[in-house]
Amino acid sequence: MTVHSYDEWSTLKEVVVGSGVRYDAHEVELSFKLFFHDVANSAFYYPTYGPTPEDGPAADRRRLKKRYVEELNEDVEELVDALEELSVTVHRPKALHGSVDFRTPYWQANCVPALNVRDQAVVLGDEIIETPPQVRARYFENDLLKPVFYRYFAAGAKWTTMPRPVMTDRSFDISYVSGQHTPAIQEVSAARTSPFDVGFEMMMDAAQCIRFGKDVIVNVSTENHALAVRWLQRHLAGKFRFHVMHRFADNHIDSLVLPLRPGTLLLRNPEVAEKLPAPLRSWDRIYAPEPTDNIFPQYEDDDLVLTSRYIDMNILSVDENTVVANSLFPDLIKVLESNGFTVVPVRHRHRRLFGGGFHCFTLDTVREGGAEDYFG
Ligand SMILES: NC(=[NH2+])NCCC[C@H](N)C(=O)O
Repeated sequence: MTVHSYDEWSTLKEVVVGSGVRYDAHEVELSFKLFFHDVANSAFYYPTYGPTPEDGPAADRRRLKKRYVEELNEDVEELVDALEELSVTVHRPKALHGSVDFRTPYWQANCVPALNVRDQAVVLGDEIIETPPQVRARYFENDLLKPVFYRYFAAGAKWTTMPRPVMTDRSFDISYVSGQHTPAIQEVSAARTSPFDVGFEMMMDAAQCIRFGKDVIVNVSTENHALAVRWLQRHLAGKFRFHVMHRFADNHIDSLVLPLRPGTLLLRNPEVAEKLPAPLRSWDRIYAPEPTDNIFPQYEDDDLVLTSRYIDMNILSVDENTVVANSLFPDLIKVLESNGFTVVPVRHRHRRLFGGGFHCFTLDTVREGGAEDYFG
């Protein structure tokens, strides 16, 4: 079947589940620091960023421990099994076959696998749209999804890639992290000048969007995001309406708000609800319970923690009554069950090290719902 997906909750028919194979390292350089700035500033982020590698030629490469990567991949395979048991067709990206260093005309990086497949592609109706990366190491990540996208293309999908950034240091609008939003604990050091500079470029992740039929809410916190949203609005005029939320979060919003069915939202806290577009403020709210430290593995100082503790509210809906949630956060499961949901529990241990929960690790390509007007 070709792609068809308009919302986050209707009956799921086909999905891509990411792969964490060979997730060996994080490269701590300018784009990574900008992207993870907020979580790095939180009290739960114990290691510091260390030296300022953007001043030198080589990035600061932080190895991920082998055991964590193996456990991650065990959990991902269990997610695949659970979805297949629910009669969902699961597609997989190509696994990374080794450590892949690459260079563009402007900079160099080391490839990460296509694990958080939510982040750099979105299905809007009958079209796959690849969004322009914000982290250098992710620049070629979507190439691992090409076999899946080509199959959908053969079946009739529209397939569009947004303009790709040159991504020099000066491509980034750093106003969000420069103390105007939250004070930077560690200075994000000055951008270097390059003959390839073109000024601010469109850069935004698909995971900054949440789909509600004809309407899409989207977080904009930088000029890079604003340019990307302008592109989306122009490209999809007459088909989708984008509702911009200014500085709702640093970037991704799927651990802040997730619609579980028409009229019901899963939210991190009441402040989130206040910032939503007016049509959503009348929807029922389910608040995620406060996660406690004991639901997470104990990490060491050299393990980079990349998410907030709210990452487990990043669940995947299989239909309007059924969700896949982390078995390691039973308090959330109880809250969902008491609201009438059937919860399929799947274990996910290292969500804070690999930057994503089950919503991030998946890209729903076929769901039953259509271009409904839920905001009307
Ligand atoms: N699509 C994703 N990768 N979402 C993950 C968002 C994590 C979010 N920044 C948090 O700390 O909770």
